[in-house]
Amino acid sequence: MALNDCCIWGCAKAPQLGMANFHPDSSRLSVNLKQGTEKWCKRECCCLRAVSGFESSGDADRIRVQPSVLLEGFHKDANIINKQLRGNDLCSSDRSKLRVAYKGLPGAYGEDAALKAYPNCETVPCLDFETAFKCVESWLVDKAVVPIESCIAGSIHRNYDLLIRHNLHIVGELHLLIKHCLLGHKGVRKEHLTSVISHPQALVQCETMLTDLGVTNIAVDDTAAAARAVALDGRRDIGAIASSRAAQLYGLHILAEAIQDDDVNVTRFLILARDPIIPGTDRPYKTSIVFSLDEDPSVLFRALGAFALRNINLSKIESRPLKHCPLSAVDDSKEGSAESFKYLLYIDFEASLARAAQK
Ligand SMILES: O=C(O)C(=O)C[C@]1(C(=O)O)C=C[C@@H](O)C=C1
Repeated sequence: MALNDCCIWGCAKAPQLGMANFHPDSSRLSVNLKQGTEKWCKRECCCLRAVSGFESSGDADRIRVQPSVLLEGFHKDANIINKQLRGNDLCSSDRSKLRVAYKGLPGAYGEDAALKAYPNCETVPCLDFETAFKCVESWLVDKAVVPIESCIAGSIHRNYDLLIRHNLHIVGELHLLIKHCLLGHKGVRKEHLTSVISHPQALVQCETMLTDLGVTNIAVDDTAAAARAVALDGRRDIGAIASSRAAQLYGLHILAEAIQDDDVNVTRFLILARDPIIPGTDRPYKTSIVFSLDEDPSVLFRALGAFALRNINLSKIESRPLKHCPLSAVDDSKEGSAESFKYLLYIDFEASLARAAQK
């Protein structure tokens, strides 16, 4: 793996701490920290993100670091986030504020969603969605805000799978209008670009413009990471798709605005918490359930009919593979059987569980 020019990032208050280079031959990492951050880094674990010049995915947890190196280790687990949060504390985090985890760097849409849901909250950036889930479970934060579907690009399957694996409750949802911008260095015109970096969902949402420009698409973990990669790299032929807030945060210029395929580009985010809300009948409620079905020709019809008979609107149906369900051995003569494909059905319906309890 060749991984160079990593950016070291720490807590929200000190997101960018310096640069690092990984030397595959010696498995060593050389680190150049920004002045003033060295002490902080020695005390707290930081996370590494590949921002440019990487050939493989460059996941931080795959880098083996010698113990002698300043930084202690790189894992995607809650302990590290714990340390990051303690880092936040060192940076005078206000403990009276609600803490809300989101995936990505400061300036990602997840952070916009967290601030829309809780305007005075302290937003806590996480390496990935699973870390955001774990942070809530382990009481490191109060809530997590994660995207579940885009009206242009569709469902975010990873979060459907994580909902099943973690013991959290959906306590709310919000719709965020996403206005993507094409970002680049000062003086660059969009016609100068040869590559554009962004989150895969954002690349899909702006497919028409990207095809017209004839650029190479490069996928990274989140839109803010894309903006920061372009800012740090310095190459003038690479652009990023991200928000106008990310442009401001990372000192980039907006080359084009509202570049998504469809003016109406909404992403639905879920708000997750350790405790459920008590459903009432005072206002419209939505309920999410997940189940699997036995094999029977009429079983899906009957399951959905239960809602139709009660005049309950279904707002979303999603199916995901039932993982950890051993695949039946299939010999070639049978060409695969239905047994090999079992599903979980996720249904959102527009009714409160309190209503069911009244019946
Ligand atoms: O990359 C980001 O900024 C995110 O918050 C992630 C994400 C997503 O996962 O769908 C959120 C909203 C946009 O649809 C694009 C990307």
